[in-house]
This record gives sequence, structure tokens and C-alpha cells, in this order.
Amino acid sequence: MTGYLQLNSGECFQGQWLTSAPADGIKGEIVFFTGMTGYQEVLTDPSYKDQIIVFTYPLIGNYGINEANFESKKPHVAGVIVYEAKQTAFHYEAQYSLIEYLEKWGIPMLGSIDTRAVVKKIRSLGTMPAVLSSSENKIEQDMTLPENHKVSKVTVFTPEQHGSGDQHIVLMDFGTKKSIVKSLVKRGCAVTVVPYNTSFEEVKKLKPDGVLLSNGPGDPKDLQSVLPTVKKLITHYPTLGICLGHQLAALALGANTNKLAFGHRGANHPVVDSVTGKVFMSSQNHSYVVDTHSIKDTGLTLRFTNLHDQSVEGLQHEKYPLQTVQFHPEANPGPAESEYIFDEFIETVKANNGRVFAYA
Ligand SMILES: NC(=O)CC[C@H](N)C(=O)O
Repeated sequence: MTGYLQLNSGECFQGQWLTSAPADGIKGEIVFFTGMTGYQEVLTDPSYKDQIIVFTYPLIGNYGINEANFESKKPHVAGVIVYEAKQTAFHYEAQYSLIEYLEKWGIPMLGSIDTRAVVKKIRSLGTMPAVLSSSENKIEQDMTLPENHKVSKVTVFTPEQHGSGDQHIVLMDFGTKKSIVKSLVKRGCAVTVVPYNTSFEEVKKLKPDGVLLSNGPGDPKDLQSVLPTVKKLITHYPTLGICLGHQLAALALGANTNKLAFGHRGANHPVVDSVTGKVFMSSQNHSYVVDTHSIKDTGLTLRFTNLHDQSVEGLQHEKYPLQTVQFHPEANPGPAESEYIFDEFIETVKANNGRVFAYA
């Protein structure tokens, strides 16, 4: 059955539904992911909440969907665009085909789309609102995306415990990926995942040895209400910020964030670490970046830089034991070369030895 993708810039692409067609048009910000594999992790990463995702690799779904690689309990994307998707999964661990999985969750997937042409538009005009619908004529004129608080839709409602060990990490959940929790648990940490709006006093009662600010969807500036708490956490506990968590740490300390034209979403973004002098490939999924110039006079120092566009990939602080990264050290999808960020964090936490410091 024929379906259409219409971009806010006016172009309309005709394709074929690979799942049931959505009853009404599906609206979302259109973004593209360049990795060849890892679609299961992308679909279930809460940072993609309500976005329409274009997979640039031309054949998606070969190995199906398994039980091991979910990044959260369900898919969060609004819709999926591919050139071709496999009807049947070819992998011994596959539980569903990609099509069955999306069908189960009511997420529409449109195939036979010239994804290269779509990506070229997004690359030149930037990410934009888009609509998926079944009728060319029914396409909506009003492409404005509704204002919604995405983080409150993907955070846990009550604290959750994972793992056990001597180091207790409180994970502020702005839409965390399971791989972040796993990365801490496998290093012998007890992790308490708490709702994104948990107060400093509540976190303190949990007696953390360290705090992790998670990834998550949307514009970091929509989360002004949590910035005072984020600042207090950074000034009292060893802290690691990942992606949205990195952006929130920067905002809380007085730096600024901007929106990139079309973001970084893929599994092979080169980043240089100014401490080791080494370059590694990183897994990325973000639209916003910390403005390089804005870190001046904040006490923040630049540690990681993106080698494609020189954008900020990670920060430290002159005084506080803070490390932030724009990329994903937990990988999934993508290379695990930057996992050492977790090792460093645990070392910092251990060296701090449970001390609750309070910097002025
Ligand atoms: N993966 C993330 O945490 C993304 C952060 C933020 N929502 C952005 O798009 O920049």
C-alpha cells in the first residue's frame, strides 16, 4: 500500500508501507542515523522520543530483534523510513522480525523511499518537521510540532535498584539507556535510577558515592527547572554526564547550548581526547551541542573534540570531579572504544571515598 513522507520544506516522497498504515498522519522531527547495524538499539533509545528516523543503510532488519539488545522497554520513535526492510529475520537469537516488532508497537515503517535523497535534503536544510501519511492529498499544512515535555514521558516514575557493590551511583534518569546501567553494574556498582526531577535532598538521602546524569530526548534548555539540582549535585558528588546529561551540566555551570543543523547520529564519529592524545570512533545521537565559546569563565575545560566539525564532545571542571561526554561511552549501537570513561569515573568515585564535598 502506498504511503507518503512529506517534509516541512515541501518535498513529498512516495513509498510503500511495510507495516500497517497509520490511521492518521504521524508527525515528528525527521533525523537520520548512518550506522549499518544497531537499529534495535536506536529504536529503543529514549533519546529518539517522537522523532521520525531515516536509516541510511539500504537494507535494515536482516538479523531481526532479539531479547538482549533493548535499550528500554519499548520503541520511542514516531516512525521509521527505510529503503528496504527484511520480512524475515536471519539470526539464531531473533525473537521477531523488525516488521513484526514495529507492528506490535504500532510504529509505522515506510519503505521504498529514496533515503539518499531524503538525507541530502536534511543535510542541506537541517532537521525539520515531517509527516507520514497514506494520502498525498491528506497531507497536513500545519507542520508545527506540538510542544511536549519528552523527558517526563521516558523517565522512571519511582526509584529502581540495579546491581550491588561498594560504590553506590545515583543515576538521574532523563531517558537513560539500559547500557548505561549495565556499564555501571558490570563494574561492581549498586545503581539507583531516580526520576529526572528528584530533588538534591532526596538524592542526598540515598547516600550516593557518585552521580550520573543520563542521556535523554529534546532540547536541554527545556529542562531549566532541574539546573539548580544538577549544579548542586556536581558541587557535592563526583559526577559523570552523558549526552543530555553533559549538556545539562554545561548549562547548570553557566555555559550555553545550540542546535546543530542536522545533528550527529551514527556509529563512527571520530573524537579526540586531549588528555591521551588519542582519536577513537564514537557512537552518537544528538542535535544539540555545547557552544565552545560559552565555556569561557565557567571553570569548565574542553577535553574531547569532534574531528568532523570541531564541536565540543566532552568537558571537565577546574575544581569539581566532573566529566561530561557528548558521545556514548556505553556504545550500543557502535564501538565501545570509549568505555574507559566509565573506568575513570569509578576510579574518581573510589578515590573520593564517599566524601560529600561542598564547593563554594
Ligand atoms: N542522546 C541524547 O542524550 C541526546 C541529547 C539531546 N536530546 C540532543 O538531541 O542533543
